Amino acid sequence: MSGFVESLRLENAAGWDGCVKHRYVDELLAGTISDEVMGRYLVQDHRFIDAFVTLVGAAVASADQFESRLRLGRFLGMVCSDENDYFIRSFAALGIGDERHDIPDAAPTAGFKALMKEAAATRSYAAIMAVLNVAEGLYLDWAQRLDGPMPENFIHSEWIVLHDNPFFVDFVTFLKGELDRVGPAEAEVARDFFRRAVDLELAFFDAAYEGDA
Ligand SMILES: Cc1ncc(C[n+]2csc(CCO)c2C)c(N)n1
Repeated sequence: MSGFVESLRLENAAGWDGCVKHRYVDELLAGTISDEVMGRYLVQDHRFIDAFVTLVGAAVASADQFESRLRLGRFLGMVCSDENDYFIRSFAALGIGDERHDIPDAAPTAGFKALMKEAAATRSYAAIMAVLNVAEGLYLDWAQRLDGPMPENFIHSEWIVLHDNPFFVDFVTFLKGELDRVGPAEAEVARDFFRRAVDLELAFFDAAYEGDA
């Protein structure tokens, strides 16, 4: 397949594959990831989701057509309901209480929050689509690597299913189409945000294994 998004993916193949084949993904799909690593990851990722919701809100505001706004709005509803619920249930199951609010942002979390804020502030639909294509496309790619049995622990299985289900597959296809449509007119801006997002995704997975994150 050729196209703008495909070219960005190829330019960032090393970082993209580094995420999809990351130790975090291997251990999650195998159901062997430790509670400590998964808990550390989820505490940071819940912060990411907060900024992410802001970014999707900016996408709703900057989209150039009603049909796109509707798709983004439906997706935003899912993240704010089902996905947020998953975090709350997982924190309870892992015994992670309110003390999680005292844990500082790891460097990649802070970096991602800044990148998403910056993309939202550009009010450029192309810049926002570049970040969303990485954040969503990359998660679909790793989730689709599952070829063994689904892990039994709901914290693992639901996290996989959230990123590989028909609604999500369809949404990632939509995001690709949007960036292929609006990206070429703002190619350098889109390329820059895409590359920085891939680098941060890799650092985000790495941070889950750094004890003092
Ligand atoms: C660092 C980081 N990057 C990307 C995602 C992926 N993601 C964020 S919200 C959402 C919507 C559907 O689950 C998806 C796929 C993540 N969780 N954490």
